[in-house]
Amino acid sequence: MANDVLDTLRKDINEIDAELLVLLAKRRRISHSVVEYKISNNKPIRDEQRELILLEKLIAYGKSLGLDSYYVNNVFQTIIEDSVLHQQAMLQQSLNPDALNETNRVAYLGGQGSYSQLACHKYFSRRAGKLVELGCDSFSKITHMVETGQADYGLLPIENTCSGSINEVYDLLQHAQVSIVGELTQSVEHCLIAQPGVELNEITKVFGHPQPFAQCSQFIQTLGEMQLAYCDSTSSAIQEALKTKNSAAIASAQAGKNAGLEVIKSAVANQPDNHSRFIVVARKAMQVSKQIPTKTTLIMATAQIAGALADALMIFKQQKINLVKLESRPVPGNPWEEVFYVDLEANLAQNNVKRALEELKEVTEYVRILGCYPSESMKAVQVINNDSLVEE
Ligand SMILES: C=C(O[C@@H]1C=C(C(=O)O)C=C[C@H]1O)C(=O)O
Repeated sequence: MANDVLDTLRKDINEIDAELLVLLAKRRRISHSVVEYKISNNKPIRDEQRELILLEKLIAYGKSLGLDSYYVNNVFQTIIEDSVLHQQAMLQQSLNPDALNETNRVAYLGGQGSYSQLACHKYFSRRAGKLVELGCDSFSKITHMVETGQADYGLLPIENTCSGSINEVYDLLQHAQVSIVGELTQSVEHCLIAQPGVELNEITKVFGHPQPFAQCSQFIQTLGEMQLAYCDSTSSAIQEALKTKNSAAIASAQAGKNAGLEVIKSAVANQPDNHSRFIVVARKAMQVSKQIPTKTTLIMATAQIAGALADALMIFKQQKINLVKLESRPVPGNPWEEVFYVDLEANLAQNNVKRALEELKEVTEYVRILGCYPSESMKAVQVINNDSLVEE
């Protein structure tokens, strides 16, 4: 194919992509108007029935145009997720006008290229206010910045699909004077990156944060005698890899590219589907609309007697509250004593949740609400079992 033919075809693709963007922006504007209607009419933000009908229709129409169902389904699940999360953010901002800042000063781990920075951009891109980034070198610095008013928000990774709960963050939440006001999930695609042209066999030292090392433990084992150097963030690991040719870092491909590094090996995490869940903390708690799927996180200590934890958990069952995560951590200074962190699908404004908390006080030694916040772990509606998704 002559070059000019390829150029013409690519020009056509560029034009179509630009048109798609114009339409996506138009769809988002309409979705913003829908939220205004939902606010005035007290309707839930998410309408799964409408999503299902929409997806089924689109899949059928896509088929008639020669597009396969999985493709249409994936594209529109992404579009709908964006629409719902934007609506949630708008509703939350209208409900908490005090929290509307001209600037959002956000403390997070690392700097340029850290996964926390990606998560920070993702979360605040949906919110009004100019983002002011405050990169920190430790998790405790992040909560300290929020507690002392040097930052409006802090962003902390709390769990990862490969390495599990991030204990350091859980422990910090025991005493930090902050409230959880949001959450988000960020995909984490670890790569081994180094200076351009360097081959894997030339690398003698790999830099990384302990979390990525844990999430890539199987790949690290294949490196044999390789020297591992722990850094306080992925951004510092990148800085180290920039210093010498024989060094590499575990980071995202994009972060490496921004720093002028190249990917030696991609997809080095233990599981291909690697995601981290982050929490957003602020000094003051926020109100969450009942129109939004909500989570409440609390910390509790039960007596050291048989059945004490079971009694506490039974309350959630009786009040029909879904428990989505239970984590236990030791109490510093009190050997063999544990505190429990509980994530509930619950809003503090609901009467059954208020009742559960009252009853919980009776059967536990200590309870504290860490936060009530909009859930952003959005479960996609399942058209997958529908016949329309099965290709004939
Ligand atoms: C836009 C709406 O809000 C949400 C987003 C949808 C979408 O983007 O298509 C569909 C249903 C709702 O979950 C709506 O209710 O129509």
